[in-house]
Amino acid sequence: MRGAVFFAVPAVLLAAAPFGLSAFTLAVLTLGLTYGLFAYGLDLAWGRAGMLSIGHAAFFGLGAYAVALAEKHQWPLAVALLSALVAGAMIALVIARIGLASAVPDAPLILLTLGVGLLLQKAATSFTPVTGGPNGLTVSDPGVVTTYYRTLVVAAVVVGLGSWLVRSRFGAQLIAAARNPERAEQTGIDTVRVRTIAFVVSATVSTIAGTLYAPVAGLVSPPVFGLALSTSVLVWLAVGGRESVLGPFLAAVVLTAGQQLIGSSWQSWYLLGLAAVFILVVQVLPGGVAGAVRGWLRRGRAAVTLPRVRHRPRVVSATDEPALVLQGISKSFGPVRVLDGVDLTVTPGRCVCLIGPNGAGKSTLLAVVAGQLAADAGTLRLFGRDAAALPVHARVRLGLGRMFQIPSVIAELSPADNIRLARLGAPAEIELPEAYQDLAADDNTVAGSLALADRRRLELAMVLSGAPRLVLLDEPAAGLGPDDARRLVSALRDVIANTGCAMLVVEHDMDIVRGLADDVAALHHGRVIAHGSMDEVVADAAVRQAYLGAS
Ligand SMILES: Nc1ncnc2c1ncn2[C@@H]1O[C@H](COP(=O)(O)OP(=O)(O)OP(=O)(O)O)[C@@H](O)[C@H]1O
Repeated sequence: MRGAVFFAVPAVLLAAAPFGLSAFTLAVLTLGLTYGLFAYGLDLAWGRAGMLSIGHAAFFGLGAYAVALAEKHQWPLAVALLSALVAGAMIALVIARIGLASAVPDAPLILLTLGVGLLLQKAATSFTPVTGGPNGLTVSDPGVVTTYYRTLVVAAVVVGLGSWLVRSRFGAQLIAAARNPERAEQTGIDTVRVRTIAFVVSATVSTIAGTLYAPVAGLVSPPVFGLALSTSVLVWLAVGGRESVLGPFLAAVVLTAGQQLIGSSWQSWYLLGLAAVFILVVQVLPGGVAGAVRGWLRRGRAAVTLPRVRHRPRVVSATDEPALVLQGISKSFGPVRVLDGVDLTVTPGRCVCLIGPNGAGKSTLLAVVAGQLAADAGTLRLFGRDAAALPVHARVRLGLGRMFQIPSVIAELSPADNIRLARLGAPAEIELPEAYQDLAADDNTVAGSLALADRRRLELAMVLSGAPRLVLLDEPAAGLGPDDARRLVSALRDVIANTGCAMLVVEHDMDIVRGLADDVAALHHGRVIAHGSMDEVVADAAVRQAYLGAS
């Protein structure tokens, strides 16, 4: 209801604007709206997908030039617009793919977006017969009121579609993928795909904004691709606030009006003032104006909420095969062979604890099973399927769940939203054990503020909510007091008894191992040197030699 009022008031004011504003003011408002749509487009990349682009004017410029070129050369407008949209989307696709392939996507994203913008600016400057060179091309305006309403309607439709997208299942996946790709992959989300789509949509919206800009500006010249516009839109978005609709529009309109009214005669003072506002906002209101308002409205609660979307179970085929079969798994880091031909089988309903001295290769083995590291040699089968080449999220969709040594949850969401996220694509709706139900009902705190033991409980609740058939746990009791550790062991045994899922647990604490393990496998120098019951493994001479230091 409150959201509807939030949007209804500006919608009515905007619809009535031509009746109360002078032609000049209306033109400034129209320009502000095109810039607002541009900032809204950038928000899909920077705000929603966490992909910083400092050359987004490349896409805006493509749209503007499409309109100008069509008019100058009398090309069919629809073909020109479609070409610009397809070109922008293809460029964005390539940039996103290259950026997200890097362990630190920000650096390649910044360089590539910047590079493409400069390249297009150079092209627009050089091909004078086609583009008009440095002077650019003029674009006719059908009249200030017509242009205003056209801009308003297109912006409203684009924002409507964008809002639908961010409230959909895709939007929920994007929230997780942008904030914690590691945990998002562990809930079965293909984070590269989701963020790539967001970046392409962002570029498309910015291209559309550029097509609206051309008749408003009346002239399209090479700086439309330039760094000045790209940084301006970053400032509008930072000031207005990311992950918001009104914030970027409001900031773009106000700052564009400021630029038009003050900037022309007081250019350097205006720029100085803008820089001061930007620094102030970054320091004092890191979420921008919209972030500050949201924080005030949701005092104490998570500022980000997961859209409510229906649970759509994925189909997992039943099998009698073991949950996990490893044969001859090897992995080296440079010259160091960390895993050296590991053979291991984990069957449903059993918990295998992996023990071994520090540096034996236990965590590396879990990372290979989870898909975070690729083995150099050997076979890896999950539930009967060759899974060696599958990415993390695909293994999760087969039924793998994972807890990390340092609990990994979506810190900005409430505990309940974290669990809702984990349930989104689970093959079955799981009733969480009693001990976890408080978290599933907790919408009033932020997961990042939970104590370590509660974050660990939340992570386990998320893993269980995915209805896994094999759970990997890396030192699940690390950092827990004896009572919490006992509760954890009993909860894990209950899960195995109730769901029949298998577990592979790395653990140093022998009391925990005794309470948890059906079988124990001892790893030493990357090889399984003993596998059997706890008593058998502890009594094994090689294990005592390697692990316990006894003769
Ligand atoms: N990414 C990496 N690059 C280079 N070496 C690595 C990498 N990851 C692990 N290692 C090395 O591989 C060896 C095995 O590490 P791993 O963390 O798997 O052992 P672990 O048995 O889990 O040890 P711990 O019980 O101390 O956690 C160590 O010598 C470690 O330094």
